[in-house]
Amino acid sequence: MAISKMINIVGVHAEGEVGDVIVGGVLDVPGKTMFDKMMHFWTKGDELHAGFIIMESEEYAPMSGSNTICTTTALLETGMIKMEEPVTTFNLDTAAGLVTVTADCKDGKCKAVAFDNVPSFVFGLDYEVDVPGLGKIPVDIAWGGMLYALVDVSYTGLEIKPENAAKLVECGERIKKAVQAKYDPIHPENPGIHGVSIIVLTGPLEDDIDGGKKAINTVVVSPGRLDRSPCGTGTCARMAQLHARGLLAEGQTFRHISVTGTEFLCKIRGTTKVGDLPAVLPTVKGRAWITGFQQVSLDAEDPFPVGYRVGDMWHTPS
Ligand SMILES: O=C(O)[C@H]1NCC[C@@H]1O
Repeated sequence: MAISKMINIVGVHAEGEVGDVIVGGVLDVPGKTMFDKMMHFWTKGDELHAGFIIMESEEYAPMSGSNTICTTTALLETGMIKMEEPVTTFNLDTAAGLVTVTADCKDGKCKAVAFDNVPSFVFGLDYEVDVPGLGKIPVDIAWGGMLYALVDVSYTGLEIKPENAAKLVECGERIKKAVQAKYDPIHPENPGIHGVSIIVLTGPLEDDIDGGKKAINTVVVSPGRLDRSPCGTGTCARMAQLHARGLLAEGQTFRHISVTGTEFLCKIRGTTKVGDLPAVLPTVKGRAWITGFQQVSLDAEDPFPVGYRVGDMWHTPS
């Protein structure tokens, strides 16, 4: 989609003098006071860096890969960030830290987005959890921008296929509760981030073309759905786990495949440490498409101003 700028305006006039009031479509302007903000426009122009906060159904996620790709595509294709062809690079600020995005752009379209995620690392491998119905199974716990438990899908007795989605979700939520009851990992640099909130069910690791590796996976997002994408933060946790197990080397490509058959192309671009823990620097590349422009409103008389839950697809609230 080739829209070079999209700003939301409420058109108003006061005694005949028009004042178009901009109410959306402009990024936050740096500066403590309104004077500082005005001077920022005067001196630096209105090209701004963006930040975003991720709202999942049940939590605010510090970082999200699919949402990073969606946000980058929306910012570029609506002109909120100026698109440069063939490549546009900028930083996105997230609650997990700064993420650099590199977008391949052609004819006004953002074709693909690669993001350099925050350092990702393993808290521990082969923790044992007793999951009702599955028995004692090993799980790995890793950070990839969200805090994951990774479980070999074979322990569920299920294959990663769309027709198994409801059963995979149900197993994943059961595993999550068992992990949460026994372990409370704390991010070494931000104690505000702790506890496993999301599950990767991992498929077998296979050789890919050009010496790379590939695998299918599915991520169970609470309160109960499968990620339709290969899951960016889950992919980073998976790369940290594979690296810790000596199964994925720095620079080697990793093609991660989702339950819907879509793919992220990834690699570890280096290593580092987070606190005392060895960490990898993961890069993930994927694509996004704009599907619509919406305005959401709330009727002042709506009896459900903050929504409601019924325990069918959303399970019973705990
Ligand atoms: O790609 C990701 O990281 C996300 N997808 C949905 C759940 C995660 O936030």
